Amino acid sequence: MSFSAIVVAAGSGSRAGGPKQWRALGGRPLLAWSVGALLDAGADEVVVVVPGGAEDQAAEALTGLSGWRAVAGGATRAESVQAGLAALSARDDTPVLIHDAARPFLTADHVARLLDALDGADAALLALPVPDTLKREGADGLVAATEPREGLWRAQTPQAARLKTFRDAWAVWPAGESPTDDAAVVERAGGTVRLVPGDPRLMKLTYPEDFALAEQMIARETRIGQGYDVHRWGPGDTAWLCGVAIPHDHALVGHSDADAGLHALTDAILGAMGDGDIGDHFPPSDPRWKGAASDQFLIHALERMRARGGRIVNVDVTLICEQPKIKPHRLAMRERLAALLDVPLDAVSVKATTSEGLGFTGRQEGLAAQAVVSITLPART
Ligand SMILES: Nc1ccn([C@@H]2O[C@H](COP(=O)(O)OP(=O)(O)OP(=O)(O)O)[C@@H](O)[C@H]2O)c(=O)n1
Ligand SMILES: C[C@](O)(CO)[C@H](O)COP(=O)(O)O
Repeated sequence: MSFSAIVVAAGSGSRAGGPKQWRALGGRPLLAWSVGALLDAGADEVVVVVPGGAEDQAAEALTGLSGWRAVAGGATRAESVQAGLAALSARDDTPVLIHDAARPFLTADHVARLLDALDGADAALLALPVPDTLKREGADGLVAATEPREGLWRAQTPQAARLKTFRDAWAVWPAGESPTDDAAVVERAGGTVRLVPGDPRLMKLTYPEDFALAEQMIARETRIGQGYDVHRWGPGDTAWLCGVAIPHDHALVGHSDADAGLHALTDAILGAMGDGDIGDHFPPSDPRWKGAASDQFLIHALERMRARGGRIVNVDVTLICEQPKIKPHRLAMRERLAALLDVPLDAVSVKATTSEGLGFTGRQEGLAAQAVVSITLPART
């Protein structure tokens, strides 16, 4: 069924500690979840209501999505809804879904069930029956009464009606009053409103802890990446390995500080994301990286991973060399990597092996490093 949608995202997020519509959830701005879901569900037109002047911010948050446009909202949710209704260009009989940007886990199934419910009712909303006993608060935090919960539902969004139904209902809404949802406006105008069983996953992210819970609710997939790097031994008195300076009678030679351990680990993270390799991001031909500390390469890969909502599970680095002996420095290396990766120490392994005098590592011409990393990313839908 053809439909239009309004996503209200003009709030200030005062209870969440600041504007939440732009905040990342699973590596994507909160706003993009709802707008993307409505477009995926087949919305012909999506009007996104944002704070006045935040249209560019909306465009940035919705990069990659098309079929939406932004309008400025008002001081209350109800005013923002009215701004959205005024901006819609759909026909009078087009079903319109009004949805809170603060409810990210909307699916095409929710949309379909709501649209079906408009057959035989003027409006419909997703809602959940109240499962708990209800207490009315009296003075001093004491219970004044226990209220019956039978027949009580908690309203969620989306809420739906045909465009003319919403506009006509608003036309008779008493001036000076502000409804807390959209179905109430149709209800007050005498329309019929159908309750459609909602979904606990459609919870509204209101407080900071709701974001933590929502992060846990996102399906994630595990990725593996591996990296390998070699550097030649040359003159010097310090070898940088896994972010630690090791006194030695040679130094590793390279365009940067030649920390093969960090290079292999950086490549492993980029590999897990299918995001090229260290040379793509930091070309050896670029003078900016001459003598550079390699932790910045790792930090860059981590930032790219976190921008996609990624998290490190564990890393395992193997250094292959006859000298220097790694064992005395192993704990320092693990601690340095754990700090850079922001993971517990037991998620970081650094191992070393000789190659029994064989090959270029055995002849002490160079040192090789291998790294394997496991990360999780929000699952592709
Ligand atoms: N003037 C407003 C107020 C709210 N909303 C939107 O209405 C939805 C539900 O509101 P709520 O969770 O209360 O969001 P905020 O108003 O941002 O939060 P708070 O009340 O904590 O400030 C949100 O998507 C919010 O952006 C809106 O479009 N315009
Ligand atoms: C519309 C709504 O999401 C239904 O539960 C809710 O009333 C909006 O919440 P707010 O905190 O009052 O903006």
